[in-house]
Amino acid sequence: MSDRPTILITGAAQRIGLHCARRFVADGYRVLITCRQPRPEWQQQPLEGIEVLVADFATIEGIERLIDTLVERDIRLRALIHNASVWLNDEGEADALQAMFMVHMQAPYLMNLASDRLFDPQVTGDIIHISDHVAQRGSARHIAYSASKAGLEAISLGFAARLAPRIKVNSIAPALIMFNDGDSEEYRERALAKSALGFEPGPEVVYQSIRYLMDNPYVTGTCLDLNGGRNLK
Ligand SMILES: NC(=O)C1=CN([C@@H]2O[C@H](COP(=O)(O)OP(=O)(O)OC[C@H]3O[C@@H](n4cnc5c(N)ncnc54)[C@H](OP(=O)(O)O)[C@@H]3O)[C@@H](O)[C@H]2O)C=CC1
Ligand SMILES: Nc1nc2c(c(=O)[nH]1)N=C([C@H](O)[C@@H](O)CO)CN2
Repeated sequence: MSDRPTILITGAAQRIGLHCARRFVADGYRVLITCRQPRPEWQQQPLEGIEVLVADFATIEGIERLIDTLVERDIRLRALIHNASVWLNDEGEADALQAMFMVHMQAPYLMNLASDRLFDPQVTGDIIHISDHVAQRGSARHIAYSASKAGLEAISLGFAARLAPRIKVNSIAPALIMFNDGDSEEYRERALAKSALGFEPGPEVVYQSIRYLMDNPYVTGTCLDLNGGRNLK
């Protein structure tokens, strides 16, 4: 049984989640991540200090299977980071809203409802939801995505009221953090021009925000803007 505080980050096999997982390991935490498919490269280059749990939030059964695994193994969390996400625009499949509802709302909702079985009752815990700047403003190109993230923020507020003072519950609302490999130069320039600071910060700013929320004992029920001054333009 590890005596290091345990962090669970959902959907952390890549990008922001994996960066934060590695930073938590470096800072001395026991780290669990979820993914739908372990990466082949992990055969040759295992994720040092990170335990991988396979979980797909597309179905309630998949979410409940993860919860059951955590409970059966008596894993007691210091923090739960709801990072998993699928970023779909409105031009695709008819079930896009349903798919994002499952990942952005159903999974955090059911996992948070199980928090009495997932968190160490002796330690003040944290639940942090990774939302998006567009949740409170809408997005003409990602209507369903932004709506599902707005629902996530409402879930965060409800659990903040319900779980205090044992567990602090907050959201982080990033704007551009890191581009995807296929993003064109034109797209990148357009995205960078949307914020006052105008640069791609990279995932460390999300880790800094998570640690601020975890390390500050007097913050719950908030949503931390992380948008480079996008609201100023
Ligand atoms: N990147 C950015 O600039 C911004 C990101 N955000 C938010 O920050 C968070 C991290 O972003 P980023 O790293 O780009 O995220 P990704 O787009 O890389 O997705 C994160 C992970 O979500 C997991 N996921 C997707 N669908 C499911 C599912 N059905 N069940 C379980 N897991 C699933 C995937 O895991 P796997 O593939 O292993 O199954 C994926 O690796 C997200 O919540 C995102 O919305 C907000 C604003 C800007
Ligand atoms: N799950 C994801 N959500 C978001 C992503 C992403 O790559 N995966 N990317 C963005 C964009 O960076 C946007 O903020 C600016 O182009 C938003 N959400």
